Amino acid sequence: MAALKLALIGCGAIGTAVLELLRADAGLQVAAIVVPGPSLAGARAVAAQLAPGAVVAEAVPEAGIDLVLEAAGHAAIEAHVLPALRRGVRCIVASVGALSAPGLPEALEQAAREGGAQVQLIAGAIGAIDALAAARIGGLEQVRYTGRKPPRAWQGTPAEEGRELAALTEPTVIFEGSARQAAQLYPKNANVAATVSLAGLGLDRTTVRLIADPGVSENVHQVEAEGAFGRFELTMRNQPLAANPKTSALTVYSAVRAVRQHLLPLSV
Ligand SMILES: NC(=O)C1=CN([C@@H]2O[C@H](COP(=O)(O)OP(=O)(O)OC[C@H]3O[C@@H](n4cnc5c(N)ncnc54)[C@H](O)[C@@H]3O)[C@@H](O)[C@H]2O)C=CC1
Ligand SMILES: O=C([O-])CC(=O)C(=O)O
Repeated sequence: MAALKLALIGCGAIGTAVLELLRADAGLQVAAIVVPGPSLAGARAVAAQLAPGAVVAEAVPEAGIDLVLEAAGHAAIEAHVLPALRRGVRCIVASVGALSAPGLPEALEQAAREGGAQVQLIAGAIGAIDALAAARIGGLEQVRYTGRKPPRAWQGTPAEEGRELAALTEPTVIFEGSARQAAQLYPKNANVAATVSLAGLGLDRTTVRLIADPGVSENVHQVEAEGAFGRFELTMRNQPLAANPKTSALTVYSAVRAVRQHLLPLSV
């Protein structure tokens, strides 16, 4: 059988780690790596080591791609995922927070319908998305998400306004509001808030708290959900990636799992 041809969008912390893990997968060929112009040289160096056959370009090739994996950032959904779906290419999305932009979920559905393709949002750094999505069918009353990361993970975000992150000595709530607001204000840190909300009560009814905590070294994600099914509390203590402290290693494994689900005859 012909190998499944993958286009990887983004070649940063997640993309590079994904390439390492998928390197030896039978039946898979990394055919393209897509990054913006200024990142081309860096991506070519990574490709030379981990995906020597891949074309490195600024757009997904118009032909010869069976599956797209996005691990780039919110802007990549509009720029690359929508056109790929319209061409009929299945897409896996890590930047789930992009769906907080009004109209984007509908645009993704429309593009997928047009192309006869499907878009898959990965669970990424969070768990229990299956339980939450199932619980929604019976009716959910409340879903709360708390994201707690070391101060350095919040660098370059609105959390820096009015405070010096490096000087924090106590856990500090940097945001309280809806999942939609969280995903928009913290596009590199609150994708899981969007994922939890899309599986559960929606972007506007899911309450979110984000905390900069000098007492933790992990990225800690908590979900509390209540509804007709009963209730659950989930705590994940994720190891961050060395290449990007904002991002948990589990996100990489979740992306690799999603790709492998397209390769394996049986998957869990
Ligand atoms: N669902 C989840 O649990 C999580 C999702 N994410 C998402 O994954 C994204 C990538 O994370 P990392 O690899 O840690 O970030 P990173 O900053 O290390 O790498 C980003 C890569 O994407 C490329 N890029 C940026 N904008 C692009 C665009 N418009 N088109 C194509 N390529 C583009 C960059 O050149 C770089 O190669 C995050 O921005 C976030 O949206 C991150 C962590 C968890
Ligand atoms: O990787 C994580 O721990 C979560 C994250 O950055 C996000 O949800 O955007």
